[in-house]
Amino acid sequence: MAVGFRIFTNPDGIDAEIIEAFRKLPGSNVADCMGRMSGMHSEIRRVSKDGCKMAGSAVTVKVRPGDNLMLHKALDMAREGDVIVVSNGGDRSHSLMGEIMVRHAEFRKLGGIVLDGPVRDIDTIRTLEIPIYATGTTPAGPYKEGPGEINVNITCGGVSLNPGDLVIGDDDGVVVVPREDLEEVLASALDFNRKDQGKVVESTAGRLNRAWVDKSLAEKGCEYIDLKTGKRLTGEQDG
Ligand SMILES: O=C([O-])CC(=O)C(=O)O
Repeated sequence: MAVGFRIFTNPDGIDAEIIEAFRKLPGSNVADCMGRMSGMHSEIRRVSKDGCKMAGSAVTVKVRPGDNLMLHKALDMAREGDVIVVSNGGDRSHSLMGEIMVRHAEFRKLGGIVLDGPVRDIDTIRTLEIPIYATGTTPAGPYKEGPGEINVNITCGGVSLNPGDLVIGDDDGVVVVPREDLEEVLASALDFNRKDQGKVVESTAGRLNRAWVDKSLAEKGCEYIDLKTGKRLTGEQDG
């Protein structure tokens, strides 16, 4: 077997109803319901038009750093609504796609693309509604030699994911939900979101209970020192 140069086909899909329910939720609420550890790091930014919500089943691609042969293949293999997620070995020196590939992804009605690397042709990409996430831009183009793999476990933006996991994205960034946890995370994220909206109302009106901050500092033994006198104080202090 050509380990390192393989394409696995036919990953399980995700129920359309589950995908649509997640699409309506803020990614931050979903990530908070998974120990706050499943959000991709801040280098993975939306580079296409703001405001479009992404949700779809992952097609995972591991490319040789700076090479997009396997990404070209994944663009042809992915099903309507799928989200292609690419691991690029940390390379930032070569773009992994440009307008021609993005237009092809749009034509094939893919759900979005997440790249652990840069894009080019940003003038056009920033105007398009298909969700594209990347680490930045460079005019330097990709090589097309391989090797690489499709539909294997990868890490992108600091998060490990498998083919068929759910990938969601909004203007904050990208979150991965493992397929075996979908129903549990959806139930808790719906509940979390209801409570979060209540907190926003309270916070806007200046009624949010902040007592937990001083309680937590006291429990952790935080000290207060008067800047003018150098005197150490105990207990809760303002200013
Ligand atoms: O060279 C490539 O494969 C990527 C590219 O520029 C494009 O998609 O426009």
